[in-house]
Amino acid sequence: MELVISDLAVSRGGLVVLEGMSFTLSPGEALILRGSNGVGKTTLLRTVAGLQPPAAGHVSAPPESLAYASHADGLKSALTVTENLAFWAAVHGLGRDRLEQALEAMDLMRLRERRAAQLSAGQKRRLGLARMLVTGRPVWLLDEPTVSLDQQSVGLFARVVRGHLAAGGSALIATHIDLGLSEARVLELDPFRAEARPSVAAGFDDPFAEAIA
Ligand SMILES: Nc1ncnc2c1ncn2[C@@H]1O[C@H](COP(=O)(O)OP(=O)(O)OP(=O)(O)O)[C@@H](O)[C@H]1O
Repeated sequence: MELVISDLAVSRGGLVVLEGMSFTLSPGEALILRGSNGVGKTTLLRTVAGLQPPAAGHVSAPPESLAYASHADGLKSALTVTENLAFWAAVHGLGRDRLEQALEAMDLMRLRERRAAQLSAGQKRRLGLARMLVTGRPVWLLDEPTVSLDQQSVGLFARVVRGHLAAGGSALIATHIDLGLSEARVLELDPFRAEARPSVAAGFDDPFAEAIA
C-alpha cells in the first residue's frame, strides 16, 4: 500500500508550519522524520493520519491502511496488558495468534496479566507499540516511538519495525534518536521553512489558535 504525499502544507494553531512536502513511502520502506523541536513533525504525522486536514496539497492512502501511534499510548488503564491488546485485535478483526505474537515481540509475556495502570512508563510504551502489531495495518505512523524505552527495548522495537517492513509494511517515524534502522531514508525537516505565517485553513484545529496567532 503506497503512501503518496503531494505538495503538502500542514498547519497548527492556524499557522502553516511546513509546506511544499512531497514524498512517497512504498511497501517495505521506512522514512525517518528529523528536525528540531517545534519544526512540525507531530503536525505532519497528524495530518497524514487524517486527524486534521492539510492546509494545502494531498495525502493519498486508503484510511484503513494507516495506523497511528501518538505520544500518548492510548491504553485502557483498568484493563490488563492482554485485555488491552485483545480489545484492539477485536477492533481490527485479528485473532489470538496475532495477539500472542505482539506480546512476544515487545517482551510483554511476563506482564500479560498486569493492569495497564500498573505498568512503568517504558512498559506502557512497549504495550502502545505492541498495539500496532494487532492493527494488521500496513502503514505505520509513529511519533517519537522510543520515548521512555531503555536500550534493549529500542532494539526490540527496531526488530519489530524491520519485521513489519519485511512483511511488506512501511513506517513513517518521527524520532530524535538513532534507531539503528540503517535501511531507512531520512527526511530532514527544515526549520527555516517552518516560519509561521497564516494558514488558509486558519483556526480549524485548535481553540487557542487566535491567542497564539
Ligand atoms: N496545540 C497547539 N496549538 C497551537 N500551536 C501548536 C500546538 N501544538 C504545537 N503547536 C506549534 O506547532 C508547531 C509544530 O509543532 P509540532 O508538535 O508539530 O513540532 P514537532 O516537530 O513535533 O516538535 P517536537 O520535536 O518538540 O515534538 C510548533 O511551532 C508548536 O509551537
